[in-house]
Amino acid sequence: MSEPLFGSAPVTIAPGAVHVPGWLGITAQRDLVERCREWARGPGGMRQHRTPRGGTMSVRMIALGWHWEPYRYSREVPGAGPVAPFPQHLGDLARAGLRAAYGGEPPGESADYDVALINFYDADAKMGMHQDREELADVPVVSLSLGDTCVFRFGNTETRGRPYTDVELRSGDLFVFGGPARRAYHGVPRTSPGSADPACGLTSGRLNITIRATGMAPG
Ligand SMILES: O=C(O)CCC(=O)C(=O)O
Ligand SMILES: [Fe+2]
Repeated sequence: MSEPLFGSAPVTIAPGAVHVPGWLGITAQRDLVERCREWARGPGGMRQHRTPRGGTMSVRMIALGWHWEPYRYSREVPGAGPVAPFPQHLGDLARAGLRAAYGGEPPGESADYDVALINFYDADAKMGMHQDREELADVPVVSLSLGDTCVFRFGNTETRGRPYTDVELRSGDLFVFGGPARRAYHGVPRTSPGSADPACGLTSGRLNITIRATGMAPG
C-alpha cells in the first residue's frame, strides 16, 4: 500500500479491481463537487443520452477531453461545439489513485489519461451492467464517487450476470479496475438517497467521475 490520501486499506474485489474506501478527504470531495458544478455548465450541459435501442439513460452526464455518448467518443458535442478540455489535474489524481489501489506499477499500458465522464444520479437513476470498452488503450479506469452511497455491482468479463460482487461506494471512495478486470461488466443497481454527509458539498444525489485513457490520437 502506498500513499493513500486518506481512508482505509485497499480491498481487492477481483484481480485488477480494487476499492479504496474513503480515499478522498472531505475537503477534496467538496472541491471536486464544486468543479463538477463548473464542468456541468460546459458545452451541451449534463445530458441524458439515448441508447441505440431507443432507451434513455437515467444518469445525466457530461464528458471532458472527449465527448462520449452511446457508444463512441468524438471531439464535438452534438449541437454544442467542441468538448471541454481534459483537466490535467484529473490525470494526476487518477495516477495517484493507481498508486493507492495497486501500491506499485499498475497493470496495463502507461497511464496517459485523456477523458473524464461525469455522471449524476438522482434518487431514481441507475446504470445497467455494461463494459467500458470504447477505449482502445489497456489502461485502468479510475472511478471517484461523491455524494450519496450506491451499490456498485462488479462482475466478470464474460456475461452481465453472476458471478459478481456488490460493493457499497460512499462519498470519497476510489475504485480502480484494470488488467484482467478492465473489461469486466459493472453497473449501479441503486443509490441510497439522503445518505451523504452534506459537508461533501452535495445535498442530494450522487456524482461519479471515471477517468480513462482512450488511446486515441488527439484532434
Ligand atoms: O457510477 C459509477 O460508479 C459507475 C459509472 C460507470 O460505470 C460508467 O460511467 O461507465
Ligand atoms: Fe462503466
